[in-house]
Amino acid sequence: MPLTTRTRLILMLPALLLALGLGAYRYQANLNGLRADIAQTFHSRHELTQNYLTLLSTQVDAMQQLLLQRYRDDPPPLPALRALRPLADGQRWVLSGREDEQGASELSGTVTGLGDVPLASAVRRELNAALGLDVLFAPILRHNPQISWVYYTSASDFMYLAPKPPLDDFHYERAFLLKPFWQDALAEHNPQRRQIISSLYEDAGGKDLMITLSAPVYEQNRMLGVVSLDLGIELLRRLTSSGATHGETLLVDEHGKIVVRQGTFGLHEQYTLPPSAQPSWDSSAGVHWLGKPMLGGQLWLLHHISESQLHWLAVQQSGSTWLLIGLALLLYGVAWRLFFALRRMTRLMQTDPLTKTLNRRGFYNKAASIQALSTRQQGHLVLLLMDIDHFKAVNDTHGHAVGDQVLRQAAHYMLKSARPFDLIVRWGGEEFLVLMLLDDAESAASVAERMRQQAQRARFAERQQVTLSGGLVLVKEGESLDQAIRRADQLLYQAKQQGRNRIVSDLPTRATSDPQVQASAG
Ligand SMILES: Nc1nc2c(ncn2[C@@H]2O[C@H](COP(=O)(O)OP(=O)(O)OP(=O)(O)O)[C@@H](O)[C@H]2O)c(=O)[nH]1
Repeated sequence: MPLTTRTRLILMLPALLLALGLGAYRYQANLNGLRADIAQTFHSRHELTQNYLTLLSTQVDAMQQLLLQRYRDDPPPLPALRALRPLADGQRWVLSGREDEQGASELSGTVTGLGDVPLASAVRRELNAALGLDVLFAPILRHNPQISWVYYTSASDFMYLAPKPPLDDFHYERAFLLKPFWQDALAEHNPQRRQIISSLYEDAGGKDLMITLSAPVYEQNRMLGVVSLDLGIELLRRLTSSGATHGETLLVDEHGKIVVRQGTFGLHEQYTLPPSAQPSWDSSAGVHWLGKPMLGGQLWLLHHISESQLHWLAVQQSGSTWLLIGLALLLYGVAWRLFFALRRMTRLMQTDPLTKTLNRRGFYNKAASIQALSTRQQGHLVLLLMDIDHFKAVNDTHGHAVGDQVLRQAAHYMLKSARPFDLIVRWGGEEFLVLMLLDDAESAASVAERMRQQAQRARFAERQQVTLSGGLVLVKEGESLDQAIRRADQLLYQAKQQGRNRIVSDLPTRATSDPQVQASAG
């Protein structure tokens, strides 16, 4: 049996669903791939940044250890100490190191302090220890262009700062001790005596944005001072953006304040740190986050990408698949629309607009399948041709509109009482054809009469009912429908002749027991 358009369209559905499933699978695979790529780049950024910061942290450690060792060992005074000179105000002193014939200085930095000269022996001992840091200061500055300053700040009111400050009037003052590098190092803020990393700040000397790594130096329970290095963030910026990936990586401190970000940002912008130190995708407010701590949680590397960007990227990567699926869906939708439009048009073409019954085209179109069904089921095809009696008079007396109304009503009642395989056709002006498939021919007369009675429920004025006359035939084997209709038409003519309001039939006598259905005389 050939497939109908509708069946074909329905059969196409699983294929479309499969294509959709494949598209969704590819999309999910792309999404996972993107996440994995981003995570991989993020991890390598984390490793690079952490290694760099660990290196710096080791240098701060070394400064701290060297100073403490020298303080404890109290070695002989360094020759540089001889260059210490008081300033004119008698309140301050400075030690800048002598220069040799080539102009090279004994020290890489300058010590400035407050108080009387000569220094008290304890201060002199600490200063001698601090000057020993020069063996570290010089190489640290030489090998790390990102480090702007290295220095030791003493609780005994002096500071050894390298390289030498460019301003002649730079001098240690107590106000320095109010800055975070000192305050955060104090026991009340840092009981574990750990290294600390400051928030981001703008360098007073105009050297970009900076952070400071510091470590307090304790002798027993007394804080001697703090060793520090100031770090420009340019290299951190490059490390945290190494490798290409989607989204943005940023470095924040333990309070979530930004330390490094690619674009411009406010110094006080703050982020919420992830709940867990395990890097995992954490999605909140439409943004995917990755977070991983470093330096014992003092810094965090974060990565964020908006969910919509991630999904869009995944869609783009499977763009061709989605384009094809989209196209297929579009075509499928268009095919269904066309199918319904065609079905509607076919129905309109085969329907009588006034009565909504079939017209002749509709009848011939459908009759073939009923004939086939009749042959298959060995049923009986019965044809009833009916005509409204004196319809002209209805029109003439009550007007054409009432005549139309009568036709509509008669059709409506017939359609209502028809069974699924019955065909009700408007054959001519006020003429209706009914084709019925019956299991037994003997019931034909009563079924036909019932149909006639239904049609007669049509009213044309208050309580005024129409009557119909009909010709009823059994379609003979090998007879065409047109031949049968011609026979029915002749019987209808007889019914009119015999006084109307009846059916004349050529069925066997037993079937015409209904008083309104009479067997044909001829
Ligand atoms: N209102 C209306 N009248 C129609 C329509 N089609 C045909 N007619 C009218 O139906 C009438 C049929 O008249 P006749 O063929 O003389 O038949 P009759 O008056 O019913 O008389 P008998 O058939 O002999 O009982 C004509 O007046 C047609 O104009 C229609 O669509 N609407």
